Amino acid sequence: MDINNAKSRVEELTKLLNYHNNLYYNQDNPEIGDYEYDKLLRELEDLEKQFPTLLKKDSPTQKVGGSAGEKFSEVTHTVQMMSLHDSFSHGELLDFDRKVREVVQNPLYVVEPKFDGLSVSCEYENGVFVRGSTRGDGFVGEDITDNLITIKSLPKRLKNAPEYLEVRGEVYMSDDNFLKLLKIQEDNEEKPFKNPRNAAAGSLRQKNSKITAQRNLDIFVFNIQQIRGVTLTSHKQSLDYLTELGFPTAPFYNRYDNMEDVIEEIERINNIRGTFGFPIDGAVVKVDDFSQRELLGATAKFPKWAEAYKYPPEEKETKLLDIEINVGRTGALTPVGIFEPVFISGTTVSRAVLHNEDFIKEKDIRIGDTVIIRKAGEIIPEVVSLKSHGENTVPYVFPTVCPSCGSKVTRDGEEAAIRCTNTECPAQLLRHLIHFVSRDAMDIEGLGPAVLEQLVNSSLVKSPVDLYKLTPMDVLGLERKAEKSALNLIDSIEKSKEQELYRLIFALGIRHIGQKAAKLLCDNLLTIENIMNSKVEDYTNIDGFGTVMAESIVEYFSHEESINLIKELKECGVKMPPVEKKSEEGKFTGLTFVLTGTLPTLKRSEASKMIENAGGKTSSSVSKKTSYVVAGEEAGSKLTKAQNLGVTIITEEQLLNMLES
Ligand SMILES: NC(=O)c1ccc[n+]([C@@H]2O[C@H](COP(=O)([O-])OP(=O)(O)OC[C@H]3O[C@@H](n4cnc5c(N)ncnc54)[C@H](O)[C@@H]3O)[C@@H](O)[C@H]2O)c1
Ligand SMILES: [Zn+2]
Repeated sequence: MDINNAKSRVEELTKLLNYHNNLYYNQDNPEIGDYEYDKLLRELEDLEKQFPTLLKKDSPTQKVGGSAGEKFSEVTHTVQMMSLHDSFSHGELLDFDRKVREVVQNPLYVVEPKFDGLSVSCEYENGVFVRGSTRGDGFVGEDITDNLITIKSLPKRLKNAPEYLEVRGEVYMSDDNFLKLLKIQEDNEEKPFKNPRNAAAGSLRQKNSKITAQRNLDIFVFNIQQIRGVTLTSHKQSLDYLTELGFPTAPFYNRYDNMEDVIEEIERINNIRGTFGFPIDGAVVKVDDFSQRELLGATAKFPKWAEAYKYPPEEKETKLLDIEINVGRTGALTPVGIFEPVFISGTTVSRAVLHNEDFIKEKDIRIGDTVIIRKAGEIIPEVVSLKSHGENTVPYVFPTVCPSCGSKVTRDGEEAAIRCTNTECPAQLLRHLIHFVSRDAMDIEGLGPAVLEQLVNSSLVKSPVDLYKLTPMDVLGLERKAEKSALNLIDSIEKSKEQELYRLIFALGIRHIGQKAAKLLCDNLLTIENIMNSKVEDYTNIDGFGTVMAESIVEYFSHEESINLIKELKECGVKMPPVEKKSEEGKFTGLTFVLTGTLPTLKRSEASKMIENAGGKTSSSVSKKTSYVVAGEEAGSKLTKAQNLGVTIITEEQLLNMLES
């Protein structure tokens, strides 16, 4: 490659990497896999090495992580939180070993799993947890103390603690908790997180620590950044010490005196990585001895005494035996591949999503073919590609009728999904009923999927209204229903008539209206009549309500069936109680504040808390709906925007006066 070609490729890669960095670090919503990303970064690194004049100071190869956002106040790290250099092959590990041995003699290496989550620092004064922060760009991170407090596995008080201690750890979401969260997001029709690492990052960087608490995050602590009062000389010793203090540390960290054993250990971890229950994306090799580390030093971005080894996503070949079509609540037909069972990333897999018709067509995947599957984000199995066609296989033809009810299916313009158009489709009805009675919706106990299926199959229930017409005799007629449980069931159906209005709105299963949106609707519009009869603008005026949601709700209530459903539910005694405007109004109820710049005395988190305690809301962006912008020193674009929009701008002092008056 000549320098001109190299230059344009460097520019291209820089743009691309910055684009993916933003999606990954600031929006917790990556478009490509980490392994793919790492490869792009490596390509840039190699070009910069080959053509040193092309290396720019702000190249993605020179920077760590994201930037501290505006949501939290800043924490300056006394000890820089560095990144790690990556290896992708055994040869590169041998290079690392060689470079280490050029500087120090007889190094011992510790090998540990590389947890895939979010890097944090936690500080303890006399054994008390006082502050926690994100890595940010390595120098300045975000204060997330309140959110870290919600993590049960992080000790808040240490016994026999040193005077001062700063540890570094990785906050992660366990496989189990990730799968639970996906289920909840699916029920609420929220956009699901792509993998456990994004779920952990998105959960930890929440303004409201109550949300963080619900996400059940965990932590592994893997390093001592600073310590006063105790002297340690090696990594292994410090991990043992951290374990003794009560920190969750890696379940194994072994020490070796040669690279061959290190590589063997790395491969051992790779082979069993799916069985851990927590996500990892590699292994880390570290020089054990602290005085040797000092001799080795660091670059601007990473220490020279450690090396990460990144595992490629595990892929396996298997035979596609069949394609099943599932019909969802909104009628979407989803193809699911059935395979000869294979063991991959720790579990045996025999089903995987095939996404949609286009996917199957593009890859020309046919029943009887050999395909390659992997676990996306190491958890959910998916088909990556076709390996080879089987003998006499024929292209797969997507059904033109619903496999459940036989009605015609349609595909709307751009949409990839194919839907069953029959509003009374039993498969859709069943999914719909399961949602209607679920815990976050009408919460009808004892009405599980199996019972609902029988009710649907016996035509006793054709819509949610029919649930309220069931008699004990109807229920007793079902398989395996004892008298007592039949009565209990009727009783809990009866009780659900009193449920709060937002539960009913959520239960209706309107597209894009999750539980949170349902609550917003009720808190702002108060009655079912208002909710049914408002215009798009009325909905979009609600803070937190977007156009897509507004249009979806208008669409829903434009159908006669929807109006009849509400009417009939009412006739059956479902109360739909109007929401009462909260009587204990705070001084700031109904007001929205935006904080910007550095305030003279208060941290932003403190100011937000004061506003919220007085019933006000805080938002991170200025709009016409903003009541006040509280501006401190070095306020930037938000201040300009407020001035342009004519939003009232106040100082911290004025804010405090308003609170006191
Ligand atoms: N998919 C995308 O679009 C995209 C975009 C940007 C970054 N990324 C990913 O983000 C990561 C970027 O980089 P990074 O700078 O954080 O590097 P990194 O994640 O590869 O390595 C450094 C991190 O490893 C963590 N770690 C976990 N276990 C550890 C252990 N036992 N010892 C030491 N450290 C441990 C530390 O918290 C440290 O911050 C890469 O995995 C990259 O693929 C992906
Ligand atoms: Zn159907």
